[in-house]
Amino acid sequence: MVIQVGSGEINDLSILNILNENNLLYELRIRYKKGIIYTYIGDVLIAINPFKQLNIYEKQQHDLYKHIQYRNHSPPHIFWIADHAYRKLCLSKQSQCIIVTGESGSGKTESTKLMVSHIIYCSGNSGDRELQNRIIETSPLLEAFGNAQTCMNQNSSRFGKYLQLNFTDNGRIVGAKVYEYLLEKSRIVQHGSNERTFHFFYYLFAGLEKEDLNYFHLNDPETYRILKDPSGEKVFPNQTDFDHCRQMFNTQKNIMKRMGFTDKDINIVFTILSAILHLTNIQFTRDDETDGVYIEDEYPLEVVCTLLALDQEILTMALISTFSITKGEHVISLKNFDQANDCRDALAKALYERLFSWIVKQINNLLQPTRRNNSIDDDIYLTCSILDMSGFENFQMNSFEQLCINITNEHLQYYFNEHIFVQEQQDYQTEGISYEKIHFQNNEDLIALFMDSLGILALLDEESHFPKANDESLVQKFHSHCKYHSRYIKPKGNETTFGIHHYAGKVVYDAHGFLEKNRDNLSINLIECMKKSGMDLIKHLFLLTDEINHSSISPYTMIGYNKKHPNWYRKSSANEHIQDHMTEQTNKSNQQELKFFKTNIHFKEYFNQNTVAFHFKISLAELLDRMKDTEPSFVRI
Ligand SMILES: Nc1ncnc2c1ncn2[C@@H]1O[C@H](COP(=O)(O)OP(=O)(O)OP(=O)(O)O)[C@@H](O)[C@H]1O
Repeated sequence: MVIQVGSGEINDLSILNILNENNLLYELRIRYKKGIIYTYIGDVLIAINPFKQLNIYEKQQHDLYKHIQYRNHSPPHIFWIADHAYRKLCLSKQSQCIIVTGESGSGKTESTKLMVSHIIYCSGNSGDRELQNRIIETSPLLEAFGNAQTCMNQNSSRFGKYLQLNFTDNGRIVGAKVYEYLLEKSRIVQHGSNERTFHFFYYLFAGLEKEDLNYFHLNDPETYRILKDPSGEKVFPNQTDFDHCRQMFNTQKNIMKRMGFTDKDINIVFTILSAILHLTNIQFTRDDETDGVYIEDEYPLEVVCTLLALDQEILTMALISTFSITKGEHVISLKNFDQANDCRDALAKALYERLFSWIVKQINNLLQPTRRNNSIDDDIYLTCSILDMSGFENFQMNSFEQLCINITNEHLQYYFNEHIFVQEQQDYQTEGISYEKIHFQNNEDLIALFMDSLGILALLDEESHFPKANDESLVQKFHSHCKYHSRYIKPKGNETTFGIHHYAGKVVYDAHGFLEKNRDNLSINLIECMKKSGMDLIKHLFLLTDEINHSSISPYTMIGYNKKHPNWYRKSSANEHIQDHMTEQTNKSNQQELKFFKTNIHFKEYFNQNTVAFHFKISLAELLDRMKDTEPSFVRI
């Protein structure tokens, strides 16, 4: 049979004799015009965002794809991927992972939600209804705190999510767990024109009644720095937007209640959000006599202290000065204008990040698998996970956040190549099947460019430890070490930019602010101040010295996720020490000592690697480690 490319009838593009980019795009375009958004290429599903509601996700479709015997009996659908993964889990008793990739705004989060709903539908009858509803409501709740309007997407996820569903051997869902990655916390203090900070801040103003607004000392939304649009657009551009935010406020509050958040929990969340709004409104005035700063209008400061039960004098001192003990002497040095502003913003970012992690932790407590045979080890369950990571980003201005997101996407692309091309060809070889070698764009060299001991992240960390380094010196360092790499672009002229030829295209990064973002200095004085709060949660959030408490690394993460390839993580010099210690400790087989390496905080204290890039490498390694023992499926959007 002759297969006509461009007919829009080809459900699986892998049957084409010649599958090149032109054929693929041509067929997809025709299908899209016909209203068909899903197409297979082998076991990979390609989805194109319809940007309108389609009635293809109804009960009828759930039934159609539930335990479907032959894939080609029904049109390609996102439910098939979910169903296939669930069925494989039940039949082969192997954990599954669905990896959803695509650019920002392409539809990853919507697809994730659709797949979760189908998996729950399939596993549903015998399951715990309340738990199932909680799992379904987890995504919208996280979106309220982790999503924001960007120029690409009105509801863009500003964090990555690995949602792990836990099943018994016979496919009954018993719990779930969310792992969050890379929350874009800089959005708390800065966002571009026509963009916004995280949704819930707007929901608060639209949803709280007047007396509640008063209770949190909130006034006109236009008065808050972090809500203002740089282009001068109003916080709520129109009544429709306000009404939408009001409705979302009520929806989210109800979800929180249904999820098991107490009224006290909800009040704490609103209190911290309000405190962040007031904190970021604190303004410093230069003091010419001392070269330091002072706070002229103390109102926002007073409100922060009231809301978070802090001592006003201690907070003021922590914001405008640095207190240290040198050779037994107490030394107080004054912060200059920029340092004081950075210090205030660092606290706002830390508060939000820790609040977000706490919300995720609360959700995880509520979704915990029920115990089996009195065991508390949730690893004994089979899992089906869905990875919804921020997609590849290429904005007009690309900063450190885009770099981290794009590096993550390079790893996911590498993972995809490994599974789709490399392993497939190896299987053919093992089985003695003759095949034509598949040529694909390998991005191993790019991963090395970022992760090697003299790669971009290591250079960034190294420069971050020099007090006199600046963004220009950082870029010079990149240029001198990477300029001969075929994927690295050294632009002419501009002193703080560099470019990378990513697998998904060329991106120019502006390194302005890279060092500050990577150091992410939250002063010890501020941490101490927070630890003295009269509010238990604030104390708790800042108890672990200065650290994000969500990461606990398994020693095996360090050994790498792919035995065939030299491990990037082991290569970096700081990690060589870790590796040595790991081996030593592992050889000792001393559980106590192994435990020592299991917490992030120990790594940092021990090796003094307290940078965002370092954390990023660890959480990326954790993510890949988590996916290692699962059988993957892919959705590309
Ligand atoms: N299957 C779908 N049906 C209808 N609309 C959709 C579908 N998928 C996506 N959309 C629309 O596209 C918008 C963006 O989708 P989504 O937020 O899932 O993108 P994303 O890839 O997760 O983006 P980001 O990486 O920025 O988080 C949605 O708000 C929705 O309006």
